Amino acid sequence: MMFSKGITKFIAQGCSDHLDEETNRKVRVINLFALVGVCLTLVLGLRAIVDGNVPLALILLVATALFGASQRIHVKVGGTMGRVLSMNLLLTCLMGLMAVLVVTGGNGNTGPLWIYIVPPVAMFFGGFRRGLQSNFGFILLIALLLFFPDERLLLTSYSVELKTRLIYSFLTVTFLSAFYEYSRQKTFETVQQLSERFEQQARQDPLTRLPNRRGVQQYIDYELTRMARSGRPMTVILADVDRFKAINDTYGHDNGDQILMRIAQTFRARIRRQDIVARWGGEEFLFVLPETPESNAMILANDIREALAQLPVNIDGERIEVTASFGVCEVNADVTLNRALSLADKALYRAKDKGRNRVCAASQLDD
Ligand SMILES: Nc1nc2c(ncn2[C@@H]2O[C@H](COP(=O)(O)OP(=O)(O)OP(=O)(O)O)[C@@H](O)[C@H]2O)c(=O)[nH]1
Repeated sequence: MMFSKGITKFIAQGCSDHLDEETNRKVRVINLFALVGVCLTLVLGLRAIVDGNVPLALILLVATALFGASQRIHVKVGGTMGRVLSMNLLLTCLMGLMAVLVVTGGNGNTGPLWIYIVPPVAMFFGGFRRGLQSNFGFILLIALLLFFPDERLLLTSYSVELKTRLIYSFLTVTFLSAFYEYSRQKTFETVQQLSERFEQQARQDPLTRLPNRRGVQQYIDYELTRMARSGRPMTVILADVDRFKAINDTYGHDNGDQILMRIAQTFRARIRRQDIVARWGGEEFLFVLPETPESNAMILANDIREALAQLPVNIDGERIEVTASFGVCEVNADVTLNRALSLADKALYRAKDKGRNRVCAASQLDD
């Protein structure tokens, strides 16, 4: 239990919530690969010592140190730089070991069989393009070792058939790995684009294209933090279209939708760049005005109200009048956002009570 917990912790070293899923996955594979590399080369290195094969033991123990170092590098250096260094060191170490196996022949001349580990690992660490480059570089080196005149770069001997088949089969595995990596990257990009689109759609009202409640919440959180720093108040305005049920009943739901779209356009056109207007509910809209006291927001709300009342809305050749009522409330050190929303709602219904098509401030509620 303790052991498996330790391994899990080791494999997660360097992962972070700030990194995307793909990068965290790479970090885990670096850790896992380094761990397997250290264990394998250490065991084989110790066995080589016992067998009295000092050169092999030396090579394997140097590899153990390099595998271990590559894991420490990305943890200590961190960032893209640390990860790239680690991956390059791991890959170089792996390729070096494979080249040694080819040169020496390994156990019973079966050493070259291990080179097929290289293509998938190179693709995973380097991605499609760099993976292909690394694999071609590696196979060129192997070809040089194998086909050097009189096998002078080898400590063993292979048949020509084995050498050529080794190169062909390595290239086949490289292309298959490249194809797999390419499809994986494309699928990953598509999934990422789709998830970004869904995320955006989840924050936007499909009819008016304004942010919905969820979308505006993010903006409000940001503005509240800014307000806490600057100490300047912001103001919220709730607007509700007047007698919209009657409009729907008279002109139909589709025309009602068109009118809501026109209203949204009008609202959006009247606010500053730093302000936001969102669809808060059916025919209800929320304006958030950063660094704006209630008095200034009242002026803006009246401006918007007038613009809407004068908006030419024609349905089936008939000009209809669309108005809205507004409730305004300042958010400041004494009034929290939730309190301000509730007061703005009360002010809005005061505006409705007073005959609609008007603006009412929360500060006037006691009047
Ligand atoms: N066409 C359309 N209508 C909607 C939409 N969302 C809400 N509504 C309608 O808006 C109307 C709101 O009606 P009420 O809440 O009774 O208020 P009202 O008729 O606007 O009257 P007051 O608010 O008192 O001025 C309802 O008939 C809803 O069906 C929408 O997306 N499209």
